[in-house]
Order: sequence, then structure tokens, then C-alpha cells
Amino acid sequence: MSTQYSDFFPLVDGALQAEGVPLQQIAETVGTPAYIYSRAAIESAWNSYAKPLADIPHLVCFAVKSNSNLGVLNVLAELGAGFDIVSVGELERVLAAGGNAGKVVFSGVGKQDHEMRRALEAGVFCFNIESIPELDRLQAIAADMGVTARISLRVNPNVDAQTHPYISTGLKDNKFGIDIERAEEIYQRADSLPNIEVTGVDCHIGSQLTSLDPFLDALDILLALVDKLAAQGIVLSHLDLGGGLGVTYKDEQPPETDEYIRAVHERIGSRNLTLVFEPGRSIVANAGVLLTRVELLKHTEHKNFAIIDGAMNDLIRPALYGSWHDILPVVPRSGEELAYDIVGPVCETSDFLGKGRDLCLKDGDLLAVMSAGAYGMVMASNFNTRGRAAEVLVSGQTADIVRRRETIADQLSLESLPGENPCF
Ligand SMILES: Cc1ncc(COP(=O)(O)O)c(C=O)c1O
Ligand SMILES: N[C@@H](CCCC[NH3+])C(=O)O
Repeated sequence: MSTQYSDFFPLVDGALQAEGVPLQQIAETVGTPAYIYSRAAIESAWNSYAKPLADIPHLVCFAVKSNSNLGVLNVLAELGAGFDIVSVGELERVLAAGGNAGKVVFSGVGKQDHEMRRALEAGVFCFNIESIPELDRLQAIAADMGVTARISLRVNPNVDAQTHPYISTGLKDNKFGIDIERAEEIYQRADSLPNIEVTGVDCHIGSQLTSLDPFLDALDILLALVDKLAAQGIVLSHLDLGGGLGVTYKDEQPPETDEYIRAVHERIGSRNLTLVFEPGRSIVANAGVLLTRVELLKHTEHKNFAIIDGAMNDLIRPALYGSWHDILPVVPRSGEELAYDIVGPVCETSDFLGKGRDLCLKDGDLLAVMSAGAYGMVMASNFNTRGRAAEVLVSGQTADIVRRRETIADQLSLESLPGENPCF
């Protein structure tokens, strides 16, 4: 058995399964492309946080942006998860999935008035504030509603996360967070506002980190700030290190979650701080695959193409970041392998999910694009008027459609001809 297969996506009797369900069977009933998630994989990744944190005051808030499917959120809500949101839409998803608003942190640089109102109404755990205008806006809204808003400041510690530049967020030049040099002054301002309760400090330096050092460098900077503020009478009760822990897509060796948590806990020492984390990718990336079918094989003088029914509109990571995803045949064939570019039908040269993959293929074969559970479906679009894929959650021997395939009628239903719907 290849090492690319996992406990959650095993090869059984020569065919790839999600837990106990053959992917072929799902393709026959639901069609392709489809995202398939494993409940057990989500639970296992969740436990990798929950177990080492069991005896430490903590809150783990799953980053909804990484996978916002209601079925997935429901699995996490049932495990007692908190949630990290960046929009009111994500908040409504969390509530619809059975999540607890009291365990929600509201992140993001551009929260709108109506979003702040709704979050206050729902009673979120705290707002991660990223600028002075945002702080003032929240004060005004909370005052208008006659409530108090709990906040932490998302500071930008100016630490290099050593990851892809597009997903690095903790450097001075990034739009995120409050400059560490200005943090004290802004805490004092926040502390003086009547409808603001300062409760924590927060940072998120980037995503897909494969080393502990940047996390610990950022933590040291946050802890120095926590101590300084305490000396001034501003005593924080939680410290939120954001998300960012990387996963293995190909050959990366990110730290184990418990190693990360142990290192963080050690540095916190005797400080009385609830530890908050906002993991996304490390909970769901390896809990999902994109199931797709080879439409046809095209051989040119220079290249072999496998043209599939999935495309960059379904999974944009390879086109956007040059990301690697393993691509496995659902029923591996024996025979001569050729190096294939795995491409979709979209009219863009960047429409590929993998390049130069050694595979033995025939028209109609099913392929599983692995590690697609995070930043997959959430970043899907209707480019080329392609309907977005179905999503299926597998739990042991059962499979539930947790999002039906989008139809052309779904897409057209939002639009109208000139004259049919005048603005005024
Ligand atoms: C504020 C914030 N928290 C959490 C996350 C989740 O990060 P990851 O999926 O890398 O764990 C992100 C995305 O990078 C983020 O921007
Ligand atoms: N979309 C990115 C991660 C972005 C993280 C957002 N805070 C990815 O697919 O890797």
C-alpha cells in the first residue's frame, strides 16, 4: 500500500475509499467533481488540539474560512469547537450548524457596521480588532446598542512566517493587525472606552507554517506586551496565537500539534492566560479530497494531458500559489505510466491541478485530488459558468450529501435581463 493513502482514505481491495465507503460508489450516485470529507479525519485532527490542551484553559476556534460547509461545521460544533469568523455570513453558518456564539472570535480587517451589530447581538466571545477606526466604530455601535464589546487587539509582530508570500500575514508591509510599536498606546485608548472591555491579545502571522520558530518568536513578542500592559493595570485574560500550523501536502514536515502546544504552554509559564488557537488547514486539509473523472486523454508531440471534469474553479490553489496536491487514481491500473498534466476544461493556461504526474490512465478513470479539505470548496467560483461541486461527508460506512451540486438554473436564478428588475 502506498504511503500516500491514509487511515481515512485507504486503498481497500484495489480501490480508494473514504473511511468505509468506496469513492467509486459516491461518484456513481453524486457525480463528479465532488468534495468528499472524512468525519473521522476531522475528529482526529480536532483531538490533536483538544487532547494536549485538556488540562490547560483554552479555546480552539476552527477557522471557518478554510472550510465553511455546514456539515463540516456541525461535526466540529458537536466536538465542542469554537469558531474563528471573518464575516457575518460565517457567523450565520456557525449558528446554522449548531455552533455556540459564545465561543466565536470575530477576526478580519474590514468588519462592517451591520456585521458588528449582528455579532454583538449573538454574543461572540470577542472581536479581534485590527485598527483604531475599527475600535472606534465598535465602541460607537456597542454604545448605541447599550452593550459592552469584548476585544483583543490583533498585533502585527513583524515576524517572517517563512511561508508563501500570499499567505504571510505578520510582516510590517501586510495589511493585517496593529503595528507592535503602537500596541500599548492603542490598548490604553481601548481601555478608556466605556463600551469596550479589553480581554486579550491576538496575532496570526501566516498560514502553512512548517517550523515552530516563527510562532515562538511572535509569542515572545506578545508575552512581552502582556507583561508591560499588566504593569500598567491592563490585565489580559486570553492570548490568541491565530492559526497557521502547516500540513503535509507532499514532503513538508510541520511540527506535530502537541509539540507546538507544549512549546507554547511552556513559554506562557505561570501567567494566567486562556490559550486561544484558530486552526483551519491543520484541522481539515487532509480530511478532504476532490473526486474528479478523466474526461479524455490528449497526447500531443510534447505533452500528455489528462483533461478532467474538475478545474481551477473547483480548486484554485495550484493556479494561485503553485500548490502541490497528490493526485491518486481511485482504482490504480497496472501498465505503462506516462507523465500527465492534469488539467480542467476552463479557458486558462493556469487551469491545472497537477503537472507531470506519472500515472497509468484511461478515459473515464476517477482521480482523487488529495489534501483538498482546506481552502478548496470555499474558494470555488462559477468561472466559465461552471456549477460548483457537490460536497459529501463520510462517517464510517455512511455518506451524506452536505451540499448538492449547483445547477445552471441556480446560477441563472440570480440574474435578470435589462428592464426586468429596475433599480429605482
Ligand atoms: C485571522 C486568521 N485566523 C486563522 C486562520 C487560519 O489559518 P490556517 O488555516 O493556516 O490554520 C487564518 C488564515 O490564514 C486567519 O487569517
Ligand atoms: N487560501 C490560502 C490560505 C489563506 C489563509 C487565509 N488567512 C491557501 O489556500 O493556502
